[in-house]
Amino acid sequence: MNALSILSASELDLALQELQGWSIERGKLHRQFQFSSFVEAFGFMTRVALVAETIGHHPEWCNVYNRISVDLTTHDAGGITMNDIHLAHKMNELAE
Ligand SMILES: C[C@H](O)[C@H](O)[C@H]1CNC2=NC(N)=NC(=O)C2=N1
Repeated sequence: MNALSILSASELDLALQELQGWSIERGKLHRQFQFSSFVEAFGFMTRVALVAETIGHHPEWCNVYNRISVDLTTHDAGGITMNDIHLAHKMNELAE
């Protein structure tokens, strides 16, 4: 499985089992995060941005006050790939 090949339904199911809080919504890997304040939420986004930049993979996300809604997909491949799974795991680590 290449990092940029779209995951099959069964590969996606398997990956989701290990990925706390994430689901598939409208064909994208989706999770909502909630923090104790806007500053906590924005700090998280800043840490994720540095990781995203180093791996060349950027989230679609929206922040309102202390909440962040994230959708991950690989535009270059036209679907969900291991790059999305990888970034989702990183985001879970950074949200702890
Ligand atoms: C050239 C550049 O690395 C690519 O366009 C990267 C940038 N960030 C990206 N981010 C996401 N989420 N999907 C991509 O396919 C993607 N491609």
